[in-house]
Amino acid sequence: MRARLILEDGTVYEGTGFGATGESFGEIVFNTGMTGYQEILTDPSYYGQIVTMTYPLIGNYGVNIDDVESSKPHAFGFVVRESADYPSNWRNMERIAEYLERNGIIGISGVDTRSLVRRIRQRGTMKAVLTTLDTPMEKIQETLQGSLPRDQVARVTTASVYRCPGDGPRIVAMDFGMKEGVLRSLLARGCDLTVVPAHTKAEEILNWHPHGIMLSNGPGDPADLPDIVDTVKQLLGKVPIFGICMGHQLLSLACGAKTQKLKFGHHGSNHPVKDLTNGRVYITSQNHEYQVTKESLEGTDLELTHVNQNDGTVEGVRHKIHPAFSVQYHPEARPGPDDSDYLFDRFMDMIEKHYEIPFVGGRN
Ligand SMILES: NC(=O)CC[C@H](N)C(=O)O
Repeated sequence: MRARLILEDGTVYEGTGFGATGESFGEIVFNTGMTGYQEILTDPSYYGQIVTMTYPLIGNYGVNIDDVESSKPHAFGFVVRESADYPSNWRNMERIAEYLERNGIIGISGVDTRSLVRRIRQRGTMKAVLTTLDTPMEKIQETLQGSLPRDQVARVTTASVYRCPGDGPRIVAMDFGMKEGVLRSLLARGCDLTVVPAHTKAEEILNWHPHGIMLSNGPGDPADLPDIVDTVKQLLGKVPIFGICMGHQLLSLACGAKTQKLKFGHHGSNHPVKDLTNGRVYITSQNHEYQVTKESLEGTDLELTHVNQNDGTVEGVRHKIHPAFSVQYHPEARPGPDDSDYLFDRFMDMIEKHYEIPFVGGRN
């Protein structure tokens, strides 16, 4: 089956469709991870984005029930050089093509992904249409003139509150499109978790009497969420806060810093980041389109704690007065190295110190 990927700059890539049929409109991005396609597809932060994998063979270990970060794939399309028809792994349950088809995600294979990635790096992230239909070019150009949705967080957040009990500190996690890995990392430390929808008000959050607040990852532009920035402002100083990715951007905005779109984002499993508090460099898992700008930290109460060693961008901050810190990357990993797992321990230590209570719980 023929499939086409048409970029905003007019470039057309022809390939073979696999997975679902139809047409999809999104933002084209690329991920440099050699593995982890299942985690990538199911990471809600990719909602609205068509993901290109730079690794040339995708699907070779198949699809299993364990390696998911949410209940379904959220990417708006999947672009690969080659999709494996004969996966081999003891955990394999189905082929990637079947998985995408079952979940309504259009895939395209046979694409010169090296040329595509060069183009994205040169031109920056662009809008794109992925189609298996015979839609005429004029119609596709019209779609490409349109704008992409800006309410991604509302579309992927939990519809209602849910709880994961534990005998450790009470954590309220604000779900902006949270990866399950974040939950797993907190549960591994015995936390008593209450997950609330993204737009929950500060008062309601404080009614759960949390010892800590987790601000999760999530899709889209943080500047589109001024009400959540207000909520974070109200929580700051009342309860220790840890922010991840979107959570980091929202905490930074709440403290007066600014965010800006990167040219083509950071999406991969091997981004080196220096932790300025201990001088060590960690290999991190990343997936973001926006950044907190370094200059904007000046004059705020935020202190730079983590720096990207590839391009010098801000990767983490902490509040100078209140117990709050955040990172732009993914300490929960999945996919990627778990070098940064220690940040969850830092959060637990921050909570213990703040309340002067040793939490016995299930901490490892
Ligand atoms: N993974 C995330 O939380 C991404 C945050 C935000 N949507 C960005 O692209 O920068």
